[in-house]
Amino acid sequence: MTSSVFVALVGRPNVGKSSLTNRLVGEKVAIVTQKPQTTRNRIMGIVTKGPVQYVLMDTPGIHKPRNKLDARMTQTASASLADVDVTLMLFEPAGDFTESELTMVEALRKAGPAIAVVNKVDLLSDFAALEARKKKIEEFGVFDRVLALSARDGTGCDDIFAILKPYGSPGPHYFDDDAYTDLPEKELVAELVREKALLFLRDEIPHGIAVTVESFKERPDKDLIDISVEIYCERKSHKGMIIGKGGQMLKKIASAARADCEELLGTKVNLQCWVKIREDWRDNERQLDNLGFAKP
Ligand SMILES: Nc1nc2c(ncn2[C@@H]2O[C@H](COP(=O)(O)OP(=O)(O)OP(=O)(O)O)[C@@H](O)[C@H]2O)c(=O)[nH]1
Repeated sequence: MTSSVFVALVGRPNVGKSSLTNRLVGEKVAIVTQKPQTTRNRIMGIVTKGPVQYVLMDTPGIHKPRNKLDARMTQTASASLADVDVTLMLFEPAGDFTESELTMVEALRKAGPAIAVVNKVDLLSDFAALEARKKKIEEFGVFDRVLALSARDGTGCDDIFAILKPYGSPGPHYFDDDAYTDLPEKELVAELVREKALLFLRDEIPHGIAVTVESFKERPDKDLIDISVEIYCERKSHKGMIIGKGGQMLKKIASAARADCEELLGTKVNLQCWVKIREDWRDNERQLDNLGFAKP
């Protein structure tokens, strides 16, 4: 008999939710950068192992909202808890718990089964420190168990599916058995462009960036897809930085994104990027709607 397990991944910004999603799916479904708040919408990674289908929801990191975009992101993370069979809450291997983390732990106390994951154990050399960390998390009395792993090098990741399996419910699979994400190709492309922009640009601009795919056309006579994307930013000065001297920066972003798109789509890609200004879109409900962010 077939069954499905819906799993939410939650945790503070930068704790490794997207990295773990990609690791478990075995494909790059969520973009990863060193900058917190990279993930904006809920992204589903799908893994089917024989009769069991695992649906992993990578959520935006929880933090205190500073603008309307932040509020929508936090809402997306909390709403995920209500929809799932089990939640994986990720923790850093060391350091104090944040206020937002403690709030999330309290929310889980009411929301249903949860498993804690201490990520980035590759950074720890001290076994005793890891044991102390696990003990502290156990003391919350909320988690069925506390796992320790590294999404980066894969340590401790092999057992996760066996651990998640019992939380599932019998029934048909919700997605094709060979699907690995629910994100349409267009959105994956937009995310890849955003990832490269986050990677190459200075800190002050990236969070004011949004990317949309304006056209996506396969050539009938050739193994080639023409894609045109728009990169939105909030100020004229930012537009200049994204384009760069003589268009160098935009070229760098586009060519790195094109390489990833070709790998994703398995075909040659002609990628055109345009930069546009939409002032203060992160605080404008209509713009957020237009850019596809979930409503609170
Ligand atoms: N050393 C180490 N670094 C990791 C590990 N997992 C993730 N990272 C790094 O931590 C950073 C953040 O990873 P993400 O997967 O984007 O984190 P996230 O929780 O999805 O972040 P948001 O989308 O901002 O909420 C990246 O630089 C990752 O390479 C790990 O197991 N070990």
